Amino acid sequence: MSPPESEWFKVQTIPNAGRGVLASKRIPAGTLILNSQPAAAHVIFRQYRKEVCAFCFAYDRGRTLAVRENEVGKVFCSVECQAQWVLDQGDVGVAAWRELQRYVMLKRKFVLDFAGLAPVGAKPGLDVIRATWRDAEARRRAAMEGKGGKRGPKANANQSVDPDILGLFLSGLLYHAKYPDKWRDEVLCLAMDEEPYKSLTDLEAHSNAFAQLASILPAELSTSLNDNVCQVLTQAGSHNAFGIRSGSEDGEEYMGYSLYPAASYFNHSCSPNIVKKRVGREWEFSSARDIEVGEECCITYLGGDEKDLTVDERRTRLSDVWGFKCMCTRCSTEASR
Ligand SMILES: C[S@@+](CC[C@H](N)C(=O)[O-])C[C@H]1O[C@@H](n2cnc3c(N)ncnc32)[C@H](O)[C@@H]1O
Repeated sequence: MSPPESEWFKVQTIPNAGRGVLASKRIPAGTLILNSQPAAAHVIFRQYRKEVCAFCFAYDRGRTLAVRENEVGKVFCSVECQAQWVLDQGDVGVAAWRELQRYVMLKRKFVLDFAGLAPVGAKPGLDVIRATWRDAEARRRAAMEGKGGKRGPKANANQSVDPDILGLFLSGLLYHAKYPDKWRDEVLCLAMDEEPYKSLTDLEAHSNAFAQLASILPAELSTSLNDNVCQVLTQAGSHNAFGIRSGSEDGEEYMGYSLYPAASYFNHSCSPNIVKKRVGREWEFSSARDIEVGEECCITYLGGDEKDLTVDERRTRLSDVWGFKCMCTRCSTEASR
């Protein structure tokens, strides 16, 4: 397993913050030090499905985009993006998105907007998480082997359907099937949150989505689907997701999120020295000022709000959203005053 390599930095253990990115030589201001490459998995939330280009994530102030592919439930900003998307997904991928879209349409009265719901009940612990996924995997195996389980839209009848989780899982599964080496060397290398579910409902939504996907995927893909792939996507997403927003940095609309393994080693700082910029479906990371050898290269996870917040406010927000206590130099200095 391998973190990204670069002429500008190396990934190393940082006290109190896991691994981080350290400058291996002096980085002049304005230097591009990393391009994220395309995401290993992503989701455009269902409410934005007609407004965000499925290939380059372009958004035109809420307008429905011109090129629509209803069979797969996607829109594109141009025929070029549509063609690129088809190429990128391959025949199996396009067939899988078609099945998924058909399933969501058939089950539309069971579609719930979980994103808009407040978490219900306590955050599930490891034992409950393991038991729930074990059960979902057993149901999948039974269905595959024809032992009482069903395949197709009649399987998992009356279960709620969450198209956002289904979409995230399918995009990650396609990446897993297409790039097994990158999955092993990059995705499995990420920091994982072993308890990523906000509530029991959230856990069930994820395990149900896995079972539903397993019941509808084309045979070429369903054989490589297992609960581990979906669990990894959720565990890694919790610690490493990048928001897909309408602006290039942190605009107003939160339209989805994605997982970029190579870009997931930047820790947060409340006085960041790296700026990130979304360029289409990739991110670029550049030095905001001169950075000396051995200095940690950090982005902000607070989208610029860190400038106006107190140390307590910053730490509370990072703890609520990301689940960690900020140990950056600015917070450590201000907290010790
Ligand atoms: C995107 S990952 C960054 C890379 C991560 N440190 C690793 O080892 O893979 C985000 C996680 O890093 C840790 N982290 C990032 N910034 C931090 C900070 N300022 N203080 C403490 N922990 C931090 C938190 O555990 C957070 O959930």
